[in-house]
Amino acid sequence: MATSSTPICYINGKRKVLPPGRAETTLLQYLREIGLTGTKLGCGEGGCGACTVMLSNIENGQLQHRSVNACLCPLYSIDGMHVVTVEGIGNSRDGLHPVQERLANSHGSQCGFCTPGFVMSMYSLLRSKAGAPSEQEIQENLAGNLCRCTGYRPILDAFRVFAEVPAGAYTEESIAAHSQWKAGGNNAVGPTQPTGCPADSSGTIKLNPSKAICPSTGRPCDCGAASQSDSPTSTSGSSDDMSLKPANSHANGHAPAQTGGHASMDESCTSKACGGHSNGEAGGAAGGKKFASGGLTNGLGMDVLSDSGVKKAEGAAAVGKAQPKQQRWTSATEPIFPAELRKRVAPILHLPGPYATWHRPLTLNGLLTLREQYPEGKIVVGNTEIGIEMKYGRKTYPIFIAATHIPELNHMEVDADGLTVGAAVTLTRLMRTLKQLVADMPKHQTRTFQAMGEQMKYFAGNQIRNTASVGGNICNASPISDLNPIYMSTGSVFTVQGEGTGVRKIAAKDFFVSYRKVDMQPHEVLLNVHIPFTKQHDFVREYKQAHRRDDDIAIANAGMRVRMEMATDGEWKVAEAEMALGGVAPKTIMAPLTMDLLQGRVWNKETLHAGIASLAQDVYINSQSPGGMVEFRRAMAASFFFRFFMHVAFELDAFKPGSCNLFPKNYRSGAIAHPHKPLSTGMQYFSKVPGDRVIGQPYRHAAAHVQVTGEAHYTDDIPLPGNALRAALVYSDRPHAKLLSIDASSALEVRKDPLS
Ligand SMILES: NC(=O)C1=CN([C@@H]2O[C@H](COP(=O)(O)OP(=O)(O)OC[C@H]3O[C@@H](n4cnc5c(N)ncnc54)[C@H](O)[C@@H]3O)[C@@H](O)[C@H]2O)C=CC1
Ligand SMILES: O=c1[nH]c(=O)c2[nH]c(=O)[nH]c2[nH]1
Repeated sequence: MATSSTPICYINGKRKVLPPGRAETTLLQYLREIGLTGTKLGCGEGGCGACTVMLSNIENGQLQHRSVNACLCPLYSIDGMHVVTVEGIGNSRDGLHPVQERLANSHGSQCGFCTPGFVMSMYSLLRSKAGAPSEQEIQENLAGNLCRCTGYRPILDAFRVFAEVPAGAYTEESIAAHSQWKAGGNNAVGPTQPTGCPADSSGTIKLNPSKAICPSTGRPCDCGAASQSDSPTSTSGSSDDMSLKPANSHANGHAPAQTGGHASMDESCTSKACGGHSNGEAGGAAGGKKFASGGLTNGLGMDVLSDSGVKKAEGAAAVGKAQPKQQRWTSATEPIFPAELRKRVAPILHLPGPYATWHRPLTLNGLLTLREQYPEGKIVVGNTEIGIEMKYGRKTYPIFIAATHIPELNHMEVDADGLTVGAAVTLTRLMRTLKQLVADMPKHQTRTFQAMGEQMKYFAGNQIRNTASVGGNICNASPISDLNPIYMSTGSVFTVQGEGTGVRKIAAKDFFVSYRKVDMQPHEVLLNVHIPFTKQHDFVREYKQAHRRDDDIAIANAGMRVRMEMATDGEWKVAEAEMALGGVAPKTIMAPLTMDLLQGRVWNKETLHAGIASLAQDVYINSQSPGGMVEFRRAMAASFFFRFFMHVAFELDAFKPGSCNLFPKNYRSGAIAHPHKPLSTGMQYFSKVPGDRVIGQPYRHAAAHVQVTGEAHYTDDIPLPGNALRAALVYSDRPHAKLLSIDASSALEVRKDPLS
């Protein structure tokens, strides 16, 4: 088996031999060192998405693309991968990528710091999907990207153009409404308001909410008037892995190039559609395969007020000099997956360095031997926890053992009893598998998978789920882990193995010993998790309460399961009950008193009250507990139980109407574990300033094109002068003061190791 001490990767199509001795370095540090400063350091813990890049590699013989947080990605973990950064997809000299162009044209950047991250999240979604994403997917995909000044409305509007549109989005009625309104005239426009929308004289749009309308704006529009996709620039070939499938056409078969049409990344679609949209909806993003940006804009990407082509051109000319040239984008200009990497066989890595050594075994035996040899070694998979410990916990690890390439740890298998998931499987892969099983198998067998799948949408952000592993989440033993309560309440079993001690199987409910301690010896590794199928009348739910729904860590959470059986008297009784609670103790705990209490009881309101009272005994949170919010967390435990109780009651009553009619139907929403989050929409209104002057017109701002490409330089991006170790802006309380001396003593006190 090949062993290598020279890890390689490609970055934006260029081959790189990674520097030696840098096991503790992140991909983000490296990118910025080599001048790719478009990828930003925001939070440094995978929470803000400013450092998003796309990683491509061959997995199980298939090319896969995924967005990741470069701030948590160990440099050597990208051996054999292609990294695409914001600089790799477009720039202001050669032309913006349609994703970049859309964001710029739609006023989707203000300070621009988070912008490259949004671009790369969207770009990765388009490349990773075979067809066009839905609007819902686009919104969910951006949950791991935070923006704190522009606002999400223009960002979501910008990207809607890439969505697949449900058939029927364009109706005769919406077209008629549009014509009617147009005849009446209107002077109010806004970046998200199609100028073709029916509005009254005050600019208020009169909507019939029952009409499905323009996917870009959510408003009636005139797309139906457009004819067909007739892009003169369209091609059908695909030069690389980018052979993405065309999305569904609109109901009437035309291609909504400029509107919130569909636009999978290689679809041709440049015909006139929704031409009445303001705000540069015609940003050319929906060029599909051709990304025919130039064909849709005025060449300056500034087709605001596109109601009249004349106005558009004039406005553009007025401020056009500072704007980038637009090129016609073709899929051939997409960074392709390098042939060398396609053929490459991953080597064992042994990469020593002054501060840390990186090992990457390729077999389970290799992993166990290293684990035995280096008890102080740190097994690493996604690094989404270890990376934070190193950055914010000031931890140092001299030995990393990457468990990413061990076949047994990447394996998933369905047997007669359930699903076995390898410990190195990423959360994204697990989610996909769960979804598939829920779709393919009888409902009563997959209730655990259903509950997990629903919950995992809210497990961190997409970039984290794309790298974080099932095993990392378990071994980390976080008391607010989102998945541990469900493993514990569903009879899941963990398998561990150590050199010389063989294989052990441990029930999930016994695995967590104390705060961040698990029942595993230093020489052991977690191999897999077995999650059993549910049986008839098993009901499973997972609940999570965080400060906000998306991309946030839980304050409290719970996994609950009951198996019900109908007694001869026709009443539903509890045959089995398992409840696990997170965020209420130093580790995830079971609720033994309540579990005992429920056993054999009838599912009625007395049981509900008794259960809530019993949970208060199970959940004892000391008033001094770390994290505080003691009353709130206690109340959450009761609230989860109440919701679960309602869920089960509704399910039982649905199974046999009248058999468990405990709650009015309008309580049903309370029983939903993770209420559906509808698509966000928003509108902005402003008055159009008459005349040809630039001022008062909604042109994209002068820096937008360099922000979306990562070319905008922030203080953090400025290279240090020679011999400088670090520079930072300092405040002076006196203007024009002279720097007389520098007292470096406190800086010199700081730890001397390179990770501090
Ligand atoms: N940064 C963030 O925003 C988020 C971080 N997380 C955390 O990320 C982790 C998810 O996994 P990764 O990134 O892959 O973890 P990781 O590579 O950071 O490892 C986490 C811990 O698990 C251990 N570990 C991992 N796999 C193991 C195995 N097979 N056998 C024995 N020990 C093993 C590691 O040594 C380490 O102590 C979870 O710990 C989770 O709590 C989860 C969500 C969000
Ligand atoms: O199980 C987890 N879920 C999260 O959503 C999350 N976020 C985080 O930082 N750690 C964790 N852990």
